[in-house]
Amino acid sequence: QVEPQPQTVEQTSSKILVLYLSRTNNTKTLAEFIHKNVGGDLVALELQNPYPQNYQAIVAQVAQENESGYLPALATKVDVNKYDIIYFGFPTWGMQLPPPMKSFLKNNDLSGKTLIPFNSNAGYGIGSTFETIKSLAPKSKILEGFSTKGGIERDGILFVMEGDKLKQSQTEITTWLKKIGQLK
Ligand SMILES: Cc1cc2nc3c(=O)[nH]c(=O)nc-3n(C[C@H](O)[C@H](O)[C@H](O)COP(=O)(O)O)c2cc1C
Repeated sequence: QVEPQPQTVEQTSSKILVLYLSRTNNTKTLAEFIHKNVGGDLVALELQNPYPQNYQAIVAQVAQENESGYLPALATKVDVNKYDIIYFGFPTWGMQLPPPMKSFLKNNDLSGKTLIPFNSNAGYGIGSTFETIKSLAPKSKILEGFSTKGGIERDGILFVMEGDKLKQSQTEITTWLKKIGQLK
């Protein structure tokens, strides 16, 4: 009888993409640290029509897009066929997956690929984001995601991923990457 083989990740042969959306650079900083650890390509997801700089305006626009299911057009084109593992980073917006990330999942066939979500939020958590990834990428293998508290733009707190907060996040990310078998 053949023993089942443990699921090991071939670090060197897996082609890795670290894709992220970030407005105030908290998620971007997490993405850069993940990329430093796992390698591959680091790509920021950009829109054809960028969101407004003004916080109230973007909150209103995202609320409307979430309500109507509008999927914004993306400026960033990714050839997903080049990748086996996609790290997928985003802030929580209106307790949902940001519309551009929904666009990406709707526009690309990620069947058979490994998706690894990561997130920052103002302290209210991931909301429905991880669940939405599951439903929009039903044929992907989705690993346990990472989430941490980032900025609270509503209260004027934008970028927090520095100093002790950065160190703490980096420690948590390293532990998480080992736990999900992506780092030795
Ligand atoms: C339009 C908008 C909606 C947001 N909605 C939420 C929310 O529902 N829950 C939450 O915890 N944080 C929310 N936030 C805060 C961000 O998730 C948080 O500041 C995050 O760290 C930002 O990441 P970034 O710096 O990568 O853009 C929202 C921010 C914006 C701009």
